[in-house]
Amino acid sequence: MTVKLRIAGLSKKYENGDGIQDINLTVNSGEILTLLGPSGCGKSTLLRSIGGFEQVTTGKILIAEKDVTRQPPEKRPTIMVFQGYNLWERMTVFENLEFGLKLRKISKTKRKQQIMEMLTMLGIEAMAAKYPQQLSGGQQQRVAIGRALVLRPEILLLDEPYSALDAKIRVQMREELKKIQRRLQITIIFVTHDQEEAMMLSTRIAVMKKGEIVQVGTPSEIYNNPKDIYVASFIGEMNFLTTDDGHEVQAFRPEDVRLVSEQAAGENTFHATVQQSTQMGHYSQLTVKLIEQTIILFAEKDAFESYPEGTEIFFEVRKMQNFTKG
Ligand SMILES: Nc1ncnc2c1ncn2[C@@H]1O[C@H](COP(=O)(O)OP(=O)(O)OP(=O)(O)O)[C@@H](O)[C@H]1O
Repeated sequence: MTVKLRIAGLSKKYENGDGIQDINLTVNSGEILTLLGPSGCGKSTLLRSIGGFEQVTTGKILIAEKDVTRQPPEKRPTIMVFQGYNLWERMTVFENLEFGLKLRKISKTKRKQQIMEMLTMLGIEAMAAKYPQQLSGGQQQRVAIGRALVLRPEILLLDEPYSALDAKIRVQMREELKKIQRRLQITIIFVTHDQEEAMMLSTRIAVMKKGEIVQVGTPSEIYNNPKDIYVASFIGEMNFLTTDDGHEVQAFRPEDVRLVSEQAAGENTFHATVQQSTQMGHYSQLTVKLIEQTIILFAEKDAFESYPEGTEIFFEVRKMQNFTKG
């Protein structure tokens, strides 16, 4: 595996003291690495620093082992697609893609070939002669990605590219992006605050909090072995039970439980009362009260009928994690 991006001891402080600090991150060639975290945690600042749009305060950025820390964006082998796409309104789709190739002095025949290949891969070849405002949001998004990819960047930087699209198109766009990424074998750094999007797209996820990276791992590592309460609560659903001493928290996912009979109650079995029973589609969700705490459990599709409101239940937790409060 070759390393495409290496970030060491990076910080970027704005005048007001906000920013990112102590960022160390390695991204391998062909990975989709997602920067995930709530608004204001520094995802965009880190992405812009990689693209050269921010002057960093300390640290180094190496792309393909070359130090680019002090290089301007146009000198870096990266291309960033911004949230608003920034397509050129007065240029056709074809011309939008052609502009950068012209600057690179690619011949007319080659330009045409590369552009049409890209538009075909993105499924918008019929739109070549149209103007951006004649396209749907999803099509505009494809043009923005195509305009970046036709220049063959070493790393494609995407800042919440789907935030303006509706839920169904978002899912479709993610799948398309994954396909194209595999086909072209490019490296992508993707910013999102949407954990589901991160889980679906990423080779690895870097979870950020208050300007720092808290944990980096594959989606399943992050989901199954969150490092602390913050990561555990940010990704997926998690129940937390405070223990008697108050310093430790026991955590379990709603799907890591099994409903059992009172006789079968053993270790890690809890007694609770159902407060609400809902069918969620392919599973049921039970909201239950356990002494003073309200938690949720996922159960089989028809469980909502067998365990209506007020039912007393026993459930066994099959996977429990302990975290220290902090
Ligand atoms: N140009 C700037 N000048 C001063 N502070 C800034 C600037 N840009 C960002 N910040 C601050 O730096 C912190 C990180 O911002 P950043 O935009 O990187 O976060 P983010 O995780 O991308 O959030 P969002 O998802 O809302 O874009 C925030 O506290 C933000 O207010």
